[in-house]
Amino acid sequence: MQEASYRILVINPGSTSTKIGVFENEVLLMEKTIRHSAEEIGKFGSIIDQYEFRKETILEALDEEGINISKLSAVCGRGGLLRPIEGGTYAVNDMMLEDLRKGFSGQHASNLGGILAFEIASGLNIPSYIVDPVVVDELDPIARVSGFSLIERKSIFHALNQKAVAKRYAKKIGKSYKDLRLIVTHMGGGITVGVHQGGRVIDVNNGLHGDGPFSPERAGSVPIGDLVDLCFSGEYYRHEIMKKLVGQGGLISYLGTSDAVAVEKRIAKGDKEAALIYDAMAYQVAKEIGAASTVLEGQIDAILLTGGLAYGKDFVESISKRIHYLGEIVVIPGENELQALSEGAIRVLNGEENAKVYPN
Ligand SMILES: Nc1ncnc2c1ncn2[C@@H]1O[C@H](COP(=O)(O)OP(=O)(O)OP(=O)(O)O)[C@@H](O)[C@H]1O
Ligand SMILES: CCCC(=O)O
Repeated sequence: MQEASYRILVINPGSTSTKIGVFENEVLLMEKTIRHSAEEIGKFGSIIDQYEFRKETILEALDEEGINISKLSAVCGRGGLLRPIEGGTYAVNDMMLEDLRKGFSGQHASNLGGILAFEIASGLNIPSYIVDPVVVDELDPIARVSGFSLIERKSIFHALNQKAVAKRYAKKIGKSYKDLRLIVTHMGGGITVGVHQGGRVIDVNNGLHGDGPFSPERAGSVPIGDLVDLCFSGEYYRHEIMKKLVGQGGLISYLGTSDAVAVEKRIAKGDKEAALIYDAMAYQVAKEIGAASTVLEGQIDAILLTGGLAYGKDFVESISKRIHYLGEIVVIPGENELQALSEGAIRVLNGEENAKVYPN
């Protein structure tokens, strides 16, 4: 019997770009990163206001690439700051759309993923999905305890890429993801270090809202007494502090850029400040991996380093020299998110999995 063929449009909205791809089963037919300038994006009051603009640019890009959207089987978007849910593929429903529009757990470009997928798919009468949104929450109860009873630790991380990379690694070594004990470190604009055990991410730093290492754009954990003083100094509004910590923290706040390649060039020219800050970022990542190793009681099958920063040889070396004694380090640079979205949709279309119903 001939295998069914599925054509999937996948959409991954980021803060400065919209990445799209079209897959025919596992084959990538086209992939495009549509960059949005600060002026273009700056015109909109909120992320949700960018919806029409992003939709038009996606449809134009598909048209330019000669993709006939009437042949699509489904549209799958990166899921955003929804209610905490377990990992998997979810059909977009009304409650999800409402939560994405209002930003149930906050504002993030990926909130647009499910909305764009739904709007494009509904015009074509085909299903829309999201896969492993940033709010995937599989934390062990012990990992939720923050140390202060009014605040609970939350799971907000690069779930899509972490799970995709972990599953790809498991396949490569001929094991089941569920049988592996992994520390997966996604290092992009944000950095998250996830402890994967039994097919769940049982502990991870909240990469968005101040937890873990600093990153190109995020401040990560900072000394809280000083932060409280800053908040009440009368110099800043709440949204200004949040922006400083989340979009303008980390490398940007020290060096004025979130581009690690530009930082490496400065270091090569002898910029000592750049060298110190870049190494401090690696140092904090290594410390977080060290902390994660205790969750697995030192029994670690592999430590996976992924995301854009994993292309940086010196950066990876600077982490590796501090953690090599913990176990095997496997570097898988970049991200696998478009393919992961497509695979998530296909698993449901071919009956391998049922689509989960949000929010259960
Ligand atoms: N060849 C390279 N060497 C060193 N750093 C690199 C290289 N290529 C990209 N990067 C850096 O990786 C970072 C961006 O990573 P990535 O593209 O994974 O992030 P993003 O998708 O914008 O954000 P996130 O992964 O948090 O969603 C930037 O700092 C970029 O300069
Ligand atoms: C994906 C959540 C973490 C981040 O955006 O940095």
